[in-house]
Amino acid sequence: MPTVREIQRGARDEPLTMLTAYDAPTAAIVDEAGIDVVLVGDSVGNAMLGYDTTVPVTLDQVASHTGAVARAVDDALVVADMPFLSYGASEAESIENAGRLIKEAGANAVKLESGTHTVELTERLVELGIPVMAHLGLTPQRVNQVGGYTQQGTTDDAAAEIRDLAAKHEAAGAFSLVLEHVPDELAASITDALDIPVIGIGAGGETDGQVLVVTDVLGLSESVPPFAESFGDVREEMEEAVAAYRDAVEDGSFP
Ligand SMILES: Nc1nc(=O)c2c([nH]1)NC[C@@H]1CN(c3ccc(C(=O)N[C@@H](CCC(=O)O)C(=O)O)cc3)CN21
Ligand SMILES: CC(C)C(=O)C(=O)O
Ligand SMILES: [Mg+2]
Repeated sequence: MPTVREIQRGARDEPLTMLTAYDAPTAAIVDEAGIDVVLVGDSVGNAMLGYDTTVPVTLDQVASHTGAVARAVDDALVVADMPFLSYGASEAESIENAGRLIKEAGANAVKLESGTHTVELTERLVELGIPVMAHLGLTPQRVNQVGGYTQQGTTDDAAAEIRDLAAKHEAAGAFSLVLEHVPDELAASITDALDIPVIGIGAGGETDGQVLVVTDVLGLSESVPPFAESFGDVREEMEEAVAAYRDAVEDGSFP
């Protein structure tokens, strides 16, 4: 399995592949396909639990989905998203919550939506033995503050702030960085500047790897960001199977 160290060193020729998963069967498919990193994203909130945003997602929910994913994955690195306000308010509580995702749920690492408030926390978690993936650019847990899911880092000041925080999180010991919905050139220059791998989503083709939400890739999501891409039409497959079952029962051909 790719270890945090292997990913951190980035000693590979091909881009890193990362995909979310929230349940055991999907995680097994993702793992068997050889995806490097499986993320139990807080996107479980909108992808699976019927919420509009990731804001209401709880630690118990992420822990439950992480358990399902970790039990199904043999090879990939399992990273669990820390949900909104499960980190940051107090150091002790942040550590306890990250610890639950590792010790109880079986994640190999945690991801936090990063900011000025997560530099020290990242350092502390890493010091304690919890690998941390940082996340900058669009940080959807801040949707109520930002007011939407628009591209970030579009002004010189905003780009400089993201650059600075990226360097600070690398120095704090993060083993990789997710960069979401920022201009391609900014993502390319941060990828150049950092030693740790940068995994992009809506950040162009010059990062060290890519991540997407699995339901977007499968063609199952109700709504998708402009930068997502579907590589299948699972929704249609499911609609057809359910309709075929209904018809078979109604016309007596099943059982
Ligand atoms: N299924 C799914 N896929 C994702 O990639 C994803 C989630 N869910 N949930 C968490 C966040 C939210 N994401 C999003 C959601 C919407 C836009 C989007 O529509 N952006 C528009 C502007 C919308 C606005 O102004 O508010 C754009 O043009 O950038 C972008 C990222 C990415 N993440
Ligand atoms: C889109 C990825 C990076 C994420 O944070 C999530 O799925 O929750
Ligand atoms: Mg997330």
